Amino acid sequence: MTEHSGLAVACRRVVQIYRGEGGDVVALSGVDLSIAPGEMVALVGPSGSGKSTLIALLAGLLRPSAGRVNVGTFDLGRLSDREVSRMRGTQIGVVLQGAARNLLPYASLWRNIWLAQRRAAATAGIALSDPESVLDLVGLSGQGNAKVGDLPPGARQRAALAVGIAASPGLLLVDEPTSQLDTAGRDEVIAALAKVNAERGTTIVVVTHDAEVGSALGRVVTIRDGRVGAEGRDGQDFAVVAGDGTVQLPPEVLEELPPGTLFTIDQAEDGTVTLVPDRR
Ligand SMILES: Nc1ncnc2c1ncn2[C@@H]1O[C@H](COP(=O)(O)OP(=O)(O)OP(=O)(O)O)[C@@H](O)[C@H]1O
Repeated sequence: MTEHSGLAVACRRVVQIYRGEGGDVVALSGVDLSIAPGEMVALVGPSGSGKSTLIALLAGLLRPSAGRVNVGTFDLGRLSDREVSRMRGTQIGVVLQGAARNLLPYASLWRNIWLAQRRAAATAGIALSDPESVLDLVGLSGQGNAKVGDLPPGARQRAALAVGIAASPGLLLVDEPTSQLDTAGRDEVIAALAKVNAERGTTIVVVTHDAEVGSALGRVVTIRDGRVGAEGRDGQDFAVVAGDGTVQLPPEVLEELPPGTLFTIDQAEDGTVTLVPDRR
């Protein structure tokens, strides 16, 4: 058993509307999603479907326009700005898209980790991880003195991960960690995420366009049009019933059965449910 543990995540009917002068954008229109402590999840989906918005809500960087976002025992929408910011410095680790945005380029890896641990260090009851053990988790052992701006792209991305896990969060959120990397760099990032999860039990949510990252994490949640459209678990694809009882049909099925298609629903005694389209 490790001294660390993962946090559960629960989204209930989450809606996010960006209000702007040019009009409102509904980025999320009712997301229901439960993630167990210690689970690893990839968020995938077309550009503009709402993945980054969902990550920002889980990080407490945005507050939902409606619905609830729970991380551990906390309802993020009900916490003050200060409380949410404290959670981000301790229990929720965030790695933004683009490694450089998470790092001070002229500082050493040690100093970047120390800065990320500062909030946790000032919070009673939190035992800080030894920085060398943080580097070991991301495959950068012995490189603490390196200036992060001098590291090659793959190592820089793992340095950003090191900063994200420095305070030993129970939830790690990572946006597109492999988009700038070659295959070897991508595999090292995947290995680092798997090691953090295996050794610390950290719950990990990764936004990615990379199918390899998705299959390495095991659970793949597809966001489509601001909702959970589908899920893949260990290579098998599933449709998902949302909190309001709706189910999104995959785009290829929707082509055959356009909006307005009528169904009857047959429920057999053994519980099997069959949807029978009306072809008249
Ligand atoms: N700050 C903002 N203000 C207004 N609209 C926004 C803002 N951020 C995102 N959007 C819009 O919200 C929708 C969802 O965007 P989001 O960035 O969450 O999608 P995404 O799935 O992460 O896309 P990508 O894969 O391209 O990063 C899009 O229509 C986007 O244009």
